[in-house]
Amino acid sequence: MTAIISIKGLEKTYADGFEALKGVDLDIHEGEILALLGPNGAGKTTLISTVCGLVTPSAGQISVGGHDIASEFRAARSLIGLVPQEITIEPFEKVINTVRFSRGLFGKRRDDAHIEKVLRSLSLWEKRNNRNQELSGGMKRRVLIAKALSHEPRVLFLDEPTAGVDVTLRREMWELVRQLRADGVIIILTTHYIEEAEEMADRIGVIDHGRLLLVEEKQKLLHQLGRKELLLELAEPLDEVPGSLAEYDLELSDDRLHLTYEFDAHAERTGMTRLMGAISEAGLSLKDLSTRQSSLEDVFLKLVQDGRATAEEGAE
Ligand SMILES: Nc1ncnc2c1ncn2[C@@H]1O[C@H](COP(=O)(O)OP(=O)(O)OP(=O)(O)O)[C@@H](O)[C@H]1O
Repeated sequence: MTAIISIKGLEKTYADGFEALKGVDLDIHEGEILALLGPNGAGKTTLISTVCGLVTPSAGQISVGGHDIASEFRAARSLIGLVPQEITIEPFEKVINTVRFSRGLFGKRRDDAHIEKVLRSLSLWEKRNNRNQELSGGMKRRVLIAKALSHEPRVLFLDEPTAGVDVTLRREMWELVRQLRADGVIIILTTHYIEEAEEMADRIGVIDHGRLLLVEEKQKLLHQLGRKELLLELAEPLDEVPGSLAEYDLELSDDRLHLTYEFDAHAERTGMTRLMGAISEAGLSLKDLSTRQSSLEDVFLKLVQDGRATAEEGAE
């Protein structure tokens, strides 16, 4: 797959000595929606800002469409649209002028047909002659997107597009992002909503403490997540798992009243029926049983915890 954006060994240490990015390598491909998932302060905005040339990296290389962001800034930047997290639009300006002006900033000639197309696709055409301050919060966010699309970028960065947005608007935003992708725009969005990454992304990158802990196809990730757990509640506490059940790799809880069996929900045979037979043969009686499927949230939390543990070990 062709990489439209290539990031290698990216580091950022701010003036106060804080290391916000600690060596990030990432390729972003044609036609994809990549979600960068990470907790507050993980480095998501810093990463986006360096790619957009708003923050100067301390080390590493970034190229966009084959143009180096440092030595060929204009060419690289013209391929990118950025929708910032905070609403930054001139309150007294008319919507249409705001968007036209953004296009002009990129040195593109006036193109009313394109501006109309963008405003219509964002359901802002009716409001084009309103001043920005007369718009609702959701509409203001859409003006930010219109600005970012005004110069026909190939890649659109959306920094937490749905932070603080209600459920309906969030769904609308997801629909819009899908539409943009269908129009051929490559999308990179940051979010701390796991649901958003799960809903939208083709690939998911997990970032924490300035490190990219994982980048994976969402489907693959969800497949790996297809691990299910069968939780067996015992009628009597058990001292240890009987040897006859060794092959099932059961985990006994600290209260000795629960056994956990992990299996692949996608597998043809889960081994559950055999396990139940073996349990009864071993003379164990069960009070209850339930199953539980690991979610993206479990994986995310585990990755972040493991990542932090590794970083701490490294620091010792
Ligand atoms: N100009 C700056 N000077 C010093 N530290 C900074 C600066 N900008 C950001 N940081 C620090 O870098 C870290 C990463 O910040 P960043 O905004 O990239 O995180 P984020 O993942 O986007 O977080 P959020 O989800 O809260 O927006 C934070 O600890 C932040 O305080």
